Amino acid sequence: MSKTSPKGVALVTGASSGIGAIYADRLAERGYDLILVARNEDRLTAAAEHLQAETGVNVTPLTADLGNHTDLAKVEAVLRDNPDITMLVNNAGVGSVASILQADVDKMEAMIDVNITALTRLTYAAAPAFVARGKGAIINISSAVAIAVENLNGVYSASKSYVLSFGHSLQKDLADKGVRVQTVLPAATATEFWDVAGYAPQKTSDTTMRAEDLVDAALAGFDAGELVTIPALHDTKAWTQWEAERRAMASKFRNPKPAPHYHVA
Ligand SMILES: NC(=O)C1=CN([C@@H]2O[C@H](COP(=O)(O)OP(=O)(O)OC[C@H]3O[C@@H](n4cnc5c(N)ncnc54)[C@H](OP(=O)(O)O)[C@@H]3O)[C@@H](O)[C@H]2O)C=CC1
Ligand SMILES: CC(=O)[C@H](N)C(=O)O
Repeated sequence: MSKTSPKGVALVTGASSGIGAIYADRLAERGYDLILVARNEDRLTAAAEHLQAETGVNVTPLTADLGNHTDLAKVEAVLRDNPDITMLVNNAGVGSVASILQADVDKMEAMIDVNITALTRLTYAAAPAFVARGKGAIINISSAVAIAVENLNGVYSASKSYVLSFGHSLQKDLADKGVRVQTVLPAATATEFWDVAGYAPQKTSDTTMRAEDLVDAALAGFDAGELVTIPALHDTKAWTQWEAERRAMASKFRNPKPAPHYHVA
């Protein structure tokens, strides 16, 4: 294996298909060496061989089920112990379109394991290592349904709201430590996500974005220093106003008494 790239190594979860596979492609083009994580070993190996041949970067497939504690611990250890890692893309995720009356609660728990627990534990492994080195970047893939929470399955939307909130908090904690955190909110994107989620026709809807366009816009937002990137939102003021109002409200909770309209004596 040749020397590590000056850009360092990017570890991308969910790199066997869809958005994660495009991140892998674009980051390889940018000169990052890669560690690609997902369950499907054949796909990871094929992607690694292809990207290595096309771009000359080092690509290591790392097969892991992020819903399995032992596998997750293996990826956490890589993030903690490999000093060449400069970027973590927390992209792996699963969704559903089922309502609470249709959905299986065990599947919901498995979704939380990947969308929330794995993303959290991988971030907790990477952040101190990046801080110790004085540099690093964490890109967390949330969703437009973090805001438009009624659109899909409630556990999925709430898991993506978690990613958005966690990102705000990480940005505060890591702001002066040389570590960047970007939260990306894709809207409907043409990937296998929709087959797994239970609504395949969304892939070909004329409101659905190509994964390539989504990732190119997200990386343009990263380059521009955005904290939150919402590629499908053309009315960018809608986000900045909402976010400014949220932050302004934060200073209004410090009252020892309930608001007068609750009529608590
Ligand atoms: N497509 C869309 O419309 C949108 C997607 N998103 C988010 O984008 C992210 C990527 O999804 P997308 O590319 O669309 O969908 P895909 O289904 O194409 O990709 C999901 C990726 O996650 C991996 N993955 C799923 N479960 C696990 C697991 N238990 N352990 C390890 N890897 C796992 C899959 O690999 P494998 O099966 O090999 O394990 C695959 O590589 C997700 O977080 C999703 O919530 C957000 C908004 C919109
Ligand atoms: C599947 C998603 O998360 C997406 N943001 C959507 O808007 O449908």
